[in-house]
Amino acid sequence: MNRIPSVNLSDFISGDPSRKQDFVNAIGSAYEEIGFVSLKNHFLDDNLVEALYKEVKNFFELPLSVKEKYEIPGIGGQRGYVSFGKESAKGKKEGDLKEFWHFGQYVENDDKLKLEYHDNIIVDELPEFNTTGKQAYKMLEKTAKYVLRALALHLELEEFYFDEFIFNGNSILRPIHYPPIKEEPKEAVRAAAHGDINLITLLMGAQGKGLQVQNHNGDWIDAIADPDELMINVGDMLSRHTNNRLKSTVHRVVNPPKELWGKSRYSIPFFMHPISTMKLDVLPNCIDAKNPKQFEDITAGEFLKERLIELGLIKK
Ligand SMILES: O=C(O)CCC(=O)C(=O)O
Ligand SMILES: [Fe+2]
Repeated sequence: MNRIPSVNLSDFISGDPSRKQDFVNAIGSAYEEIGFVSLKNHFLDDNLVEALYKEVKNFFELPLSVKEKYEIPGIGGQRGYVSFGKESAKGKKEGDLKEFWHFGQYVENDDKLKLEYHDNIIVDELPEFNTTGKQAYKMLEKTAKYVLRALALHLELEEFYFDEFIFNGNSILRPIHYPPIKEEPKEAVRAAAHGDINLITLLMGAQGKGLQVQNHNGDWIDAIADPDELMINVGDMLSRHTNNRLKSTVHRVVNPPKELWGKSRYSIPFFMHPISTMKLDVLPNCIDAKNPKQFEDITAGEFLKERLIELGLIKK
């Protein structure tokens, strides 16, 4: 496969059973093959997208001394600011050429999870950064819920199978700034090759070149979305749960050609995580004689912890 297939969420929610089934088939087969689709008719309207980019740019343009007030030690970067070069892909020494921010869950009616998650960090200088981030978080979470319903049907599970695991889940919205490149980077790239940790990722900002996905032949193909589309991919948690029937495909963000070094890149992934107690044990209907069980039983919370250690964000 040399291009990322495009699907339209309005087919799934149209109320027309055959359009709904077509959506399920299209996203299901794309995820069994390349692990990525671009999605039209998500729940973020143009005004919200524009407002979010404006606030995100305002934030990253603040002086480093201000941004550093929001970098909280000891929480593995799970909320607030993570400064340039801190995160490296699993197995890489060099830090990625990026700084980022994390908005986390806005817990409703559940004191236990309120205690488990760190509170969101409030940026005093930019009141609308906080409110716009929350609105985008909610709309991306809603979009992700429908995508997971379609995947549940594809996997012959009950349509609402994932709903209880994602309600008040540990999802993260991560605006990323890749600053202009000032000198020849030795080994480092904007984001080194990696698979995402979570169930699915919904990415805003894949409109220009930069993001690349590795296909079955080992070739890197450009993943470029239309202006009104989100790029959505399978993460390692979902790949584990489905015994690798749905593919968590390795992807990266390459450095631009030299004439474009002066330009920043902004992208905003939403990493859909379940609650930490969700069991990621391989689903029984994804195991057969040809596909024996490939992964040990593990909960989402245990898996996340392992991976944050590997990324250099928390210590053992
Ligand atoms: O910046 C991008 O386009 C993708 C970033 C990414 O893959 C990630 O943060 O996991
Ligand atoms: Fe990623």
